[in-house]
Amino acid sequence: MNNKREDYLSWTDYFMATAFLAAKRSKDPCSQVGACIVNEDKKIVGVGYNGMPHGCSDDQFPWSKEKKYKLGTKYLFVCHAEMNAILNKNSADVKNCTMYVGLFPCNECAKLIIQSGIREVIYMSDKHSHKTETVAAKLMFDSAGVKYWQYIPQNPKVVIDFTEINWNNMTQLPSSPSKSSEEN
Ligand SMILES: O=c1ccn([C@H]2C[C@H](O)[C@@H](COP(=O)(O)O)O2)c(=O)[nH]1
Ligand SMILES: [Zn+2]
Repeated sequence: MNNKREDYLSWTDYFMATAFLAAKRSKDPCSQVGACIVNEDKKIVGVGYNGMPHGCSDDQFPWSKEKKYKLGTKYLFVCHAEMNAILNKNSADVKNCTMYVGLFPCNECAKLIIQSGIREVIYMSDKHSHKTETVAAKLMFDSAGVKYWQYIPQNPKVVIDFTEINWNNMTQLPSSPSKSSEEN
């Protein structure tokens, strides 16, 4: 077998899938958001998802969207995926990096993105495009020269199958003689 695989993940799919995998850690029952920061050498330097701050139990702080009192909702407490990805960085800084994120950043995250030196944002969903926060975020990105574009994946799904590593071994067992003799 000399030929390389052709159906490997593209870089963009790989980084966006990393953001989506991180989102699977979120306890938010409505919106799970993940973010992945990549440097100019295509190295991942930070990953994050939306969640309660350290020391604020996600069993005790609220996950509601609407309550009579704002203190009963998640909005005053939850750390956004973009903020966590920046704070989780494993490099000195995130200057000139690209952020892959499931949802277009809000205005507060846009400020953090700009101030941290990230130059490009690749997002999947713009479902809050009508919101003032999103409009403000785009105004700031445009003014600060942060590029942003929506990622439309070629394949809607990236499947992670924990059993496939064993399955690949199985196909090479001597019980399939035709295959093994072909290879010899
Ligand atoms: O830029 C953003 C905007 C929002 N989030 C998180 C914060 C919340 O946990 C949800 C939004 O909740 P909705 O139920 O969709 O109102 O998404 C984020 O991580 N980054
Ligand atoms: Zn935000």
